[in-house]
Amino acid sequence: MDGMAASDGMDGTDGMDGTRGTVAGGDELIVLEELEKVFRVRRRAGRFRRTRSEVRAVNGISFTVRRGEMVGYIGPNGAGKSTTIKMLTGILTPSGGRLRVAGIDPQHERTRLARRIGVVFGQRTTLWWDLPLRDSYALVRRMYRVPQARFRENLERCVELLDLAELLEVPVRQLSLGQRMRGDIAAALLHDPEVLYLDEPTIGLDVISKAKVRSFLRELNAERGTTVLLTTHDLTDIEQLCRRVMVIDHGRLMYDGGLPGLYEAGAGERQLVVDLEREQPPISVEGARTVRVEGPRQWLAFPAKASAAPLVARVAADYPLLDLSLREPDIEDVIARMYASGDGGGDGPRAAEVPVAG
Ligand SMILES: Nc1ncnc2c1ncn2[C@@H]1O[C@H](COP(=O)(O)OP(=O)(O)OP(=O)(O)O)[C@@H](O)[C@H]1O
Repeated sequence: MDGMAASDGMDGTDGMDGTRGTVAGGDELIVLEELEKVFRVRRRAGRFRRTRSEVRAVNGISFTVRRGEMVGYIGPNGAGKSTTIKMLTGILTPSGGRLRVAGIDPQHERTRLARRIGVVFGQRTTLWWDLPLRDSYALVRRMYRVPQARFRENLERCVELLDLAELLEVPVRQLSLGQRMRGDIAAALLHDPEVLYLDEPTIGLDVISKAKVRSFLRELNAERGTTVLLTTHDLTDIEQLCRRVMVIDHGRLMYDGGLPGLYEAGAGERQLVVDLEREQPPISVEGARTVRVEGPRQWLAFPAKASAAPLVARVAADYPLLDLSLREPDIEDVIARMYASGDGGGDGPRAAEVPVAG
């Protein structure tokens, strides 16, 4: 699947405005070239011995994100997503490769970069636990030296769009997860960042809060042209927000392109769902294989590119049919197939851990 990676210029790499940048163009906001991160870990091996090994969390990733793009960055647990984002913010130092965000090297100019980016980690808050939201925001304003008028304008906008008016005087510890997440997103935007990194922004939220967060992000991107890099396990986030998606596994880029291309790349099969008049042994028919049987209902997988008509005719000729339906693969199936077909798929660790001598 590496052949599909990064720089093959697939349709989804278009900016939101539909323009296509040149390599030297000034609209390239995030540039990674063969980025690597290796963690050295020590483990106990028996009472007195310790072994040393290396975890290659990010293993030569290259991509470019242009100004105004909203990109999904997805992959299974341990694939290397958070490690990439931490390098993009300057929290972690790369072990190799090259990295630029808004022309800045995050490793060497972390403070300067902080004024240009916003970060939201869904599982942790950046707000002050004991302070009301309003006071947290005042501190953020001072930290980033946001001019008063600009601050007021940004805050008003966030309060309105994220529905925060009733919450401003409430200490952060008393907020629900969804309220806190909206509070965190506002805090990350008060200094007008050009890039927003969101790590699992809808994790644990109820349906209404998820919808609020998604519609806010859509507006932010459309109105302000804020570039968004979004890590999520909720594929509805991707479907509703991102025209471009990057799939990472074992520290490598497996796919970079539009959602339709992702479906095509991973959607090897469709399914014909057959309701028989009575329970039967698994259907045996040319061009398909029975993948599931539940009472009189059976599921037949067949190649996605093949027409369903001849298969339906064959089944109808040999079996007592009550009903039929077609099941298209959804994005979860597609991605599960993609992970399974990557190197050493399955449930094992997603980053290669290699023993080192000494
Ligand atoms: N500080 C660290 N020391 C050693 N190994 C680490 C460290 N941080 C991450 N790793 C390892 O690097 C690999 C990638 O981890 P990372 O957190 O980037 O994955 P992820 O894709 O964000 O996963 P998740 O979806 O679970 O957050 C994993 O094998 C992880 O155990």
